[in-house]
Amino acid sequence: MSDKVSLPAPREAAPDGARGEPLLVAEGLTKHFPITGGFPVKRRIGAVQAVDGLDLTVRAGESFGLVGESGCGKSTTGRLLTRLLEPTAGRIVYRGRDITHAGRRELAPFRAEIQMIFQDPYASLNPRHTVGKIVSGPMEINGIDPPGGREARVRELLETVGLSPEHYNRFPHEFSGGQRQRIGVARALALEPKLIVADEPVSALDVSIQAQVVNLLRDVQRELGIAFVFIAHDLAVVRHFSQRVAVMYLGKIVEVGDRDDIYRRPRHPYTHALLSAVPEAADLMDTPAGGDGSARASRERIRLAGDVPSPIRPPSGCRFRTRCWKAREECATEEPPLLRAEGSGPGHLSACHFPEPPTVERTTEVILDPALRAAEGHTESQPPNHAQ
Ligand SMILES: Nc1ncnc2c1ncn2[C@@H]1O[C@H](COP(=O)(O)OP(=O)(O)OP(=O)(O)O)[C@@H](O)[C@H]1O
Repeated sequence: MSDKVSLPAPREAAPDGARGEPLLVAEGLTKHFPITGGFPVKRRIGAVQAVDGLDLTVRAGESFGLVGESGCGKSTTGRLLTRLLEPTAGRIVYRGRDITHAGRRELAPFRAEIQMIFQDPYASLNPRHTVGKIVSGPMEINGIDPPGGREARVRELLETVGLSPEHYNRFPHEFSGGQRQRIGVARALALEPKLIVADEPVSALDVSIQAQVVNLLRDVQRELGIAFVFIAHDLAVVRHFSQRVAVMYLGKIVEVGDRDDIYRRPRHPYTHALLSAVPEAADLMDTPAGGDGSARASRERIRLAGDVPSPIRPPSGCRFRTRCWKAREECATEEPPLLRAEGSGPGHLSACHFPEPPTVERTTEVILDPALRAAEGHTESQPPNHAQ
């Protein structure tokens, strides 16, 4: 496999990719999966509130990162944005057109423009089809005949993603995980999309090749001016890819902003906690010692106790409060709106009644997980449940 990525000339200008026109806007986007029970007549007895009132804007040509722990609703959001799932409530506007409930025919003109790359390159490629058939599939479905023919276009796309045009007649099992994901990228590029939603595109890959695929996607995004929604549970991956980042928790966005705001000046305690778990990202935070080696010693560590609560019965008020070391009574009764907190830059919004200071200066260590604390040799019988 060649690592070389040869890209055709950029289709449209995307200077830094971050300040284009709104391409896709989601307002109050909600997906509740019904839970049914009872016998003999099945009735609806509840709902999994996978995504609950999400607002976000993806601009033309930008890379937008969506981050959060497993189960917080990232994949569901990705599938809603690409209209693979029908929203329960809210609106999706793509290039000024409301596509929230658009049917097959109404969606047809946009189907080609919005593509998805899936997490598992093994499951997302049909093992019985050749690479040529897989990559040309979207052109066939949409009746697109590029100049020079589909085969020539597929061979060109294979080169674009760092594979050989000679791979046209091979089958998926003949490729490694990284190569298969490249095939998935070629397929997503086949219709010259304007937006690609990449759902954890590297998390199933060997760590040693994750960077190669991230670099490929970044080149594609920048050179071709394609907007990306890059879904990841790992803040480190998104940091290298996205100009803007949104942090999700239990179906809601709790913080959104430019990369620097999120990584250097996180205002929401949850973002802070996620960042402190990423050594590389934590070094970026504005500690008194700056970003040099001494920052490591003074860096705050936050370990969150337990898992994300059930989305069937999320906590009242702020959904993060049950794991938050700053939680007070108000957090249980009032849901904090997503706002620009005092001291935050433009476009940097957070949903917290008691946001972190705009500069991260604390040097104490907060460990909220009793098991971790014990494992690390602390002897107190009660672990702290608040900042010391
Ligand atoms: N089809 C479905 N029916 C019922 N519940 C679902 C369905 N799809 C997802 N869920 C639930 O919705 C919640 C959010 O799931 P989702 O896959 O969107 O989260 P995620 O953040 O992408 O997690 P992961 O990284 O593990 O995929 C989870 O509790 C999940 O179990």
